[in-house]
Amino acid sequence: MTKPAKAHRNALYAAIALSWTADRRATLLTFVGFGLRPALPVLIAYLVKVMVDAAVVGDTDLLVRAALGIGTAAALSAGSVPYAVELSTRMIESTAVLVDRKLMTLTGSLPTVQDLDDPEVLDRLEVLRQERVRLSEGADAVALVLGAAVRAGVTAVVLAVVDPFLLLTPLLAVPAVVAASRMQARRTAALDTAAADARLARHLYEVGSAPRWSSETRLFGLGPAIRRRYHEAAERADRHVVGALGRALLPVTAAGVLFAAGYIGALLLVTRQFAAGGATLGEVVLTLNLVTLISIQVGQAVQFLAFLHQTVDASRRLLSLESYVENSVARTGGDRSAPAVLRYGISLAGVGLRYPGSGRWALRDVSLHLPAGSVVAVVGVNGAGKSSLIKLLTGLYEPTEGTITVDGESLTGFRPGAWQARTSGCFQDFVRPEFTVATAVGVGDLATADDPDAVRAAVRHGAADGIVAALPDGLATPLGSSHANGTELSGGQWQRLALARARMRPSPCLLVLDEPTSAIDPLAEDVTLRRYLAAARLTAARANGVTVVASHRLATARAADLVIVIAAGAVVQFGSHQRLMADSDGPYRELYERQSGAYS
Ligand SMILES: Nc1ncnc2c1ncn2[C@@H]1O[C@H](COP(=O)(O)OP(=O)(O)OP(=O)(O)O)[C@@H](O)[C@H]1O
Repeated sequence: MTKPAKAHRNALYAAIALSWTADRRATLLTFVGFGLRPALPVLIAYLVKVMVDAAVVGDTDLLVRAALGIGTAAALSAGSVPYAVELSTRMIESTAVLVDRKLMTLTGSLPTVQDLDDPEVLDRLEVLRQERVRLSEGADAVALVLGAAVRAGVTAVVLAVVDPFLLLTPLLAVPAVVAASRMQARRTAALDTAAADARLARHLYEVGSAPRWSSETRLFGLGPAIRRRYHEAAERADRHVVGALGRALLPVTAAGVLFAAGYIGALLLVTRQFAAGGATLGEVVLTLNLVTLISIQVGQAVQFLAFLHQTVDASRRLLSLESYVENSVARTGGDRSAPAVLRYGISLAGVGLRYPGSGRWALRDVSLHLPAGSVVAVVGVNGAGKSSLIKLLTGLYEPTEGTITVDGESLTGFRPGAWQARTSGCFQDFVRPEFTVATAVGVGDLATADDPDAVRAAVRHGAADGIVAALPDGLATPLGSSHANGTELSGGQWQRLALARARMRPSPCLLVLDEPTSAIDPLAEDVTLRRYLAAARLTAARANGVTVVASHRLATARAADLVIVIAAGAVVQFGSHQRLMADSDGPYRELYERQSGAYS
């Protein structure tokens, strides 16, 4: 078997396996129902022939039996429809849930967050997101095509009984089916070309419709401009697909004309045979019925095959994403455990980072040693590279060049997820999980998430106790509009919960805080951060961990043991606050004095 054919077959099996895993009973019954039911109209057409011939020769007994047969087949065909539809709906719905879970698992299994910044990976995910309904309907499509094949086979047998020459009629449908299949192949290729525009259109749709954007979009009167841009992006994406389909229209039309000619030919053939006495009236009626059925069947077969083609394509994309994730995991993961306690610290040697798809270095030539047990502040202007450094330290991003070592062991040598399990933190774009307060904080450490004492301690350390005390049900208060009685929090309140969440892990080797007080009011900011860092030092002492905090507030830097000053992706100063202040021409001192002046 050739490679593409094998890949095609694997994708087909994988699509069926999805529904089989999701709901075996519904999948099996859908196959039986959709696979066999289509034979019934052919059986009815044959029994009509028997009835007509029995009427012509006056065989009442046969006529009655044929009529009873028609009634039974018609009742079976019509009566089974609601069951068949219900079963296939059930199968599709449970497969959809499985597909969503699979996509979530795959995205979550990517060993680095970097992959999710890669436009190529994002395009793949976008097409899969668009086509994921096809995956849910995979077994349904296969069952429909199977039914169409069963019906074609039975029709061919019956036609051959009347006149073998009539077998040409179903064969004339082959070009139509091939042309439709080519058209689908073009659609598949066009989806890849259209992915970037489709992604932009989806982003604009979110900006134009999500409640969290609505204040700004309304204030600036952006609605019409966003809608226009959305329309343009969606139209560009659509144009790729429509253009590809348009080019396939000619062969599809030619194949349709060929089939129509054959259809007329078959009717003329059997009518002439009847006139010459070579066929019974029942056979003429049967041929008329069957040829009409075939024309409907060809339309359906083309539709079902298109459906199957889209399913196989979506399944192929899913398999390819699965192997991409597998390869990434195999490539990145080592087999060593991360340390429980730091001895020496974290070192960076010649580290550089270039984001996927970007020609610019976000960080370059960074060589530093962060001693175990230290609190390190990272300062610099917007876009200097502070968050990039933090992302690298967590191992969620891999350096493009250079190495990061923990107690002398390279980060890439740890088992996937091992270093992250020894890390905690609060990021700039912290999550706002709409759970109860206890769960929203507790998920910072799944091992102790259900321990109310651990959650309460984290809330206290995150300086969120005042917020929680003011909520109607304290820690049990559901958060956000996903709940009927959910409480909405302000940005600063959410950030304090994020800080509390970062305190759930009892003894991380690395605690990262990226602008941890950006949404907190200036009066509370300093107090919150100092209290937080003091508490962090205590927990850090258990594992001799490093705390890294990126902040624009240089008062934070003063409280740290070491300060990293970054400018345009390079470390321009590194040392204690006192040492950096002693350098009267250094950028840190200038920054510090300008900020002190601005705040006073
Ligand atoms: N996901 C990304 N893809 C491509 N480039 C990025 C990405 N994130 C950041 N950059 C680029 O990397 C550089 C450093 O960004 P970074 O977020 O590290 O700066 P920062 O010092 O944390 O800034 P801020 O103070 O504004 O948070 C910037 O030039 C930015 O444009």
